[in-house]
Amino acid sequence: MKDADAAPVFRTENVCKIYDTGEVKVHALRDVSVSLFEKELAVLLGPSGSGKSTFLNILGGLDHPTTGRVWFRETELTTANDRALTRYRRDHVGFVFQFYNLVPSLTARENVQLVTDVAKTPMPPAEALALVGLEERMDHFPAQLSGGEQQRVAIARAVAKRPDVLLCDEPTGALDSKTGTQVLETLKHINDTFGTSTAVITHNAAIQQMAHRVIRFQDGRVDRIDENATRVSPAEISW
Ligand SMILES: Nc1ncnc2c1ncn2[C@@H]1O[C@H](COP(=O)(O)OP(=O)(O)OP(=O)(O)O)[C@@H](O)[C@H]1O
Repeated sequence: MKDADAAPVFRTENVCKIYDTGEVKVHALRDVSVSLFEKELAVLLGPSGSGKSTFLNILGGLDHPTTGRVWFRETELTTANDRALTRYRRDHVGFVFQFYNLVPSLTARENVQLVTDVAKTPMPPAEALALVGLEERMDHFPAQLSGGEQQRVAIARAVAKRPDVLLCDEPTGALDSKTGTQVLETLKHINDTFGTSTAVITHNAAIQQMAHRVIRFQDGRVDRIDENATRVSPAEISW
């Protein structure tokens, strides 16, 4: 997807993040300068503690770098105040986390509706749930759904507000390979259908094959970026 004319959706310049816990300073990110492009699906790979989540949280406006600059399209996030960052998250970003964070007392449809009620131009909850293959399960509660189905509800919730970017932190981390594959197929489907720029963090190296580009983290740095000449769909990846 990185055509010669592809525009960056995110750009970072010398981003450093130091967690100062008093006794020790942890350098979570060291001089990360990288772009993610419009419409691409990027996989962020790297060992535990290499800085992937910190990086994704900064892109999503959930955390601030210690130094360095970050842009979402033309907007600099690093100079935005908390109110502007809240607006940015609400209007532009869909998050998917390892644990689905669904409200147990609400049905799948109602969980999605929590977001569509406050979004600017949402799709109807039923449409979002159909997109992730759960049209038959809309009125079920989370406890009546498998882990993979719950994660797909979480994806429907993230996508229903028609975000520009989808940031996914270990979306298959709690799932077996079969349900994990369904979740990854869902993310690919959304990227293919809407061109939603998508970043997926994983520990699982096999998953990199579904990406347009693979960004490898090591010790808080971007160690290497590879573009996949041929992509493999999640259903054909064995892991
Ligand atoms: N709130 C925090 N306070 C102190 N240190 C932190 C905090 N959050 C993250 N870290 C540290 O920053 C480093 C990078 O963490 P991060 O979670 O970004 O890595 P990761 O690559 O996403 O790891 P994992 O794959 O295990 O989630 C780690 O050493 C971690 O312990």
